[in-house]
Amino acid sequence: MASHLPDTLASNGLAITGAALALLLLGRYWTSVKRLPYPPGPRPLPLLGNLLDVPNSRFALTWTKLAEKYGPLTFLTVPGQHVLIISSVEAAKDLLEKRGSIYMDRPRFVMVGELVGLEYLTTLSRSSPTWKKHRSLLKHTLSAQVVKRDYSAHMTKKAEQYLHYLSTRPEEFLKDLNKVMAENILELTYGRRDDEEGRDYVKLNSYVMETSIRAIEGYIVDFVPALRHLPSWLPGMQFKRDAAKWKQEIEEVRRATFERAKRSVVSGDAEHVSAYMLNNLRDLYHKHEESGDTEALEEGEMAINATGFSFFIAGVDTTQFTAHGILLAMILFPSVQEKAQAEIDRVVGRDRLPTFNDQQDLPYLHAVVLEALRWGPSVPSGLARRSLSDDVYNGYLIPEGTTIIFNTWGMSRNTQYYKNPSTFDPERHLKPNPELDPREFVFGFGRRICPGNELAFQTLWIMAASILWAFKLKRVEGDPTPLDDDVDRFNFDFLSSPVPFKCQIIPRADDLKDKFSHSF
Ligand code: HEM
Repeated sequence: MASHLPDTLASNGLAITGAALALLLLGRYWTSVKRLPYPPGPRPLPLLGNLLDVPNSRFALTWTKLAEKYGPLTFLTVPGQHVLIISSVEAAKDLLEKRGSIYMDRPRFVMVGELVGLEYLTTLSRSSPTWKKHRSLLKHTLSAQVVKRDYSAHMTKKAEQYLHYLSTRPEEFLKDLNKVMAENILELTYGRRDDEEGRDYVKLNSYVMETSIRAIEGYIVDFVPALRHLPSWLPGMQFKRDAAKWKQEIEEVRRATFERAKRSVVSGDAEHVSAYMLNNLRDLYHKHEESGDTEALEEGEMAINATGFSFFIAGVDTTQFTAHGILLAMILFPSVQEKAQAEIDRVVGRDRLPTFNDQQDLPYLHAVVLEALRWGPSVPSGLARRSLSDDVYNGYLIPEGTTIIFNTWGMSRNTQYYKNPSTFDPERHLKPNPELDPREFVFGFGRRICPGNELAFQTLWIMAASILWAFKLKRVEGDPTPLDDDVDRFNFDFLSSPVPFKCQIIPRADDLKDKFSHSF
């Protein structure tokens, strides 16, 4: 025993010296890291920082101009926060994918998250065990296999419904696109779109979506969070009164929509139940029967509802605006439309509508959908992230807590990836060496990548196939909407849509209406 003592002391001493040395080196490393420059960007002014470099609207256009001047990384300092704009796919992948654990968080959304109370949505959730639970639920519910197996018939029916509207009231083509897309997601998630008392859940959820997007688009309290603690009767506190009202309304919609869907599952109402609710609730109730764990049951229901609720808010406008872009592209680039129709006619013929079984025989149409995702990215400035620790990239310091923006518009117009990027050209995806697949960036990156990408792609595909099979789309002569320039064609809101335009919708056959069903 005695003979071991000096050895132990010596080894303890060594360990302590080793640890001290490691700490010293680490300390020096961090001190040197802290001295590294931030990525390039416009010079910040005293007190205001780069506030004057941040526009009030059409953000993605400004981010793209900054990228032309400063390169793929642009760093801004606005009072209270650092902002990094990433405009190259390589840098976005290096940071958001390869260093995913540093960049998987979202920033604090004071207005829409904390005051309106939507912080439980998957899209806005901070990196947390609850968010991880959502992601694992989503992996099972929105995988390519499940989308094909459970949702194909439904998506095909909604495309047919749109054809019916186009043939009966073509002047409403944009309003009806919105209606059909909203119903598509709501029915896939919750089953029925109304209830016994005649409440219209599509309308109610659309209201929630509009309100939440309004709340995410920027309130003073997001820059000065302390304002949330002032009493709501003070002048200038209208946002607090709005938030309280919206919170109550949204909670009621969320509760009622979910209760309606639960009643369908529990009562075995097969006609009105969605595969999403049925599969997930059935699993949860089985587990509860075995364990009797009520807390787990409540948590499970909350996760299923919060995730489903996120589908509507994240999935309706994004997909709808891309479909809207397909219609616009068809009138602006008529030769693309003709080529797609020639392919559809050759493969499908004129006696029946296209189905998902035709997909592999329609490569040009596949390229049209890819091109639509690139040409009019519906989330042009991405969805912000927040860095969880200091990071060093290409010799620059990205400090902990930086808000990260990925500029998908800039990526889509980058001439390093795309030749003549403002032209809608599906051929770019069909060349022996195809140009960059836009799915590499329009759906985001890494651990937060859009879980609805497959559902979105398939919905767009069946809509495009059906519309082009049935109708010729033509620009209305004399429509004054300026559509010649890339930057006039889209509105560049947080979720960006093409500007409204007029369109002539001409049936490609006399007996068109007999070809699709009328029971919607
Ligand atoms: C063309 C259509 C769509 C586009 C362009 C799109 C794009 C995006 C983008 C850019 C993000 C942020 C990803 C990131 O931070 O890296 C996102 C997140 C998300 N999307 Fe989509 N999306 C589309 C359709 C859908 C659909 C149909 C659904 C569901 C039904 C959906 C559900 C979600 C959810 C739940 C998130 C949050 C993921 C998370 O924070 O973990 N999206 N989407």
